[in-house]
Amino acid sequence: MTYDPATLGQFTITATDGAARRGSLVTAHGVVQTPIFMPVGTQGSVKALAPDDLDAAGAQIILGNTYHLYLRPGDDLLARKGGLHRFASWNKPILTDSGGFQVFSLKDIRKLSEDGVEFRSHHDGSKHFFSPEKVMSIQNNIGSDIMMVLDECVAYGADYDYTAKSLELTTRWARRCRQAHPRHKNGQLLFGINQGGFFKDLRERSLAQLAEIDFDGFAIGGLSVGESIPEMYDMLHHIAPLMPRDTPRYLMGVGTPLDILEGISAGVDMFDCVLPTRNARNGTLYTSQGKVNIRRAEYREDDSPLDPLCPCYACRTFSKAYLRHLYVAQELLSYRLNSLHNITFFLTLARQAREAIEQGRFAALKAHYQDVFAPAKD
Ligand SMILES: CNc1nc2c(CC[C@H]3O[C@@H](OC)[C@H](OC)[C@@H]3O)c3nc(N)[nH]c(=O)c3cc2[nH]1
Ligand SMILES: [Zn+2]
Repeated sequence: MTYDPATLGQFTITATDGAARRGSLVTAHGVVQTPIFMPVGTQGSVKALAPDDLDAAGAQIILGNTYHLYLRPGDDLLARKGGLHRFASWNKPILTDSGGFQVFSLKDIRKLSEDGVEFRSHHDGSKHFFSPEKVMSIQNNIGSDIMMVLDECVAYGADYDYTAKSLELTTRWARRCRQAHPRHKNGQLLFGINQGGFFKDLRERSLAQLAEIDFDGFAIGGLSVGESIPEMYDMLHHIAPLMPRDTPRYLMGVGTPLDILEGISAGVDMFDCVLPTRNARNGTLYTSQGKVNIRRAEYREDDSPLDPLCPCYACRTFSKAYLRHLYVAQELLSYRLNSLHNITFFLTLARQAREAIEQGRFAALKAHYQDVFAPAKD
């Protein structure tokens, strides 16, 4: 890849509308327009979709996951194959999460220490150890454009003392990650991850500590971990405006269309979530008229497209009746068409948000979708 070291990592805000920001981030594999939705490709593929589908849907950047790729196919193999971009034939930006979340969700099979975390593979039970340095070297081998530090995502409901201790460890790990990955080495950016659970003072402490380290961006971790929507929004609106203004803000693992619009209104720039592809596989489709459960009998003879306003191949080519048939018949094509549509919907939502911020009408866009996705009035 060829990039200009002078502009690498540059984040430029070109418009604002309230706290919402319209910007762009320079990475080694291209410029990312924000606010942005990032399709999740945990094992190096966005499930059921190929790079040309993602291109057609307007994807600018996808996610990979250190934990999964380290276990299979192995970061050493990826290095031998020239990195994940070449291996997966995806020549646009990739962000890799550190695996912190995965390892900490493997509750009973992991041991935490100052040096890192020991865990057992969910494939074969073999023992492994992630230190901050190890996680940096894995992401170097993957070759992602944006790397995440190793952090502890504390469980929802963790008490104050545990959360306070944990954020200090996460900060010490963040410093070690920075030490292990010199600024922009191999053209790879590095983001810090804010923790502190649902305690506002601890969130501010974590942020103050991380802001002293030279990161290219900052993520909000530890949300969307089982808390209620009001709890998530309350913390989001508290911490996002306190994050550095001139670097990207990334809300990890979030979320529904309304969560993403809420995050943008709080000043967040980047989002990732498995919802579009995961819900595609269970027939829950997001459309400009609201959610559609394609398996419902009412669509059995429905000749209309899934979403008349959607430009995707599924909506241009097939009827609801056919999409419902594929789902009920458990045809593999159902996964592909439903995933293509849902990913297109989330990417279109992000594009509409970018345009609305440029034109000073973001609040109206958010209100419109709050109507579209309002819980069904029974
Ligand atoms: C869903 N809610 C949620 N996701 C979260 C993720 C990404 C999960 C990662 O797992 C894979 O998706 C399942 C993705 O990996 C590509 C994603 O990045 C987090 N990652 C880190 N490092 N720290 C966190 O505090 C954290 C919190 C989350 N909350
Ligand atoms: Zn569509």
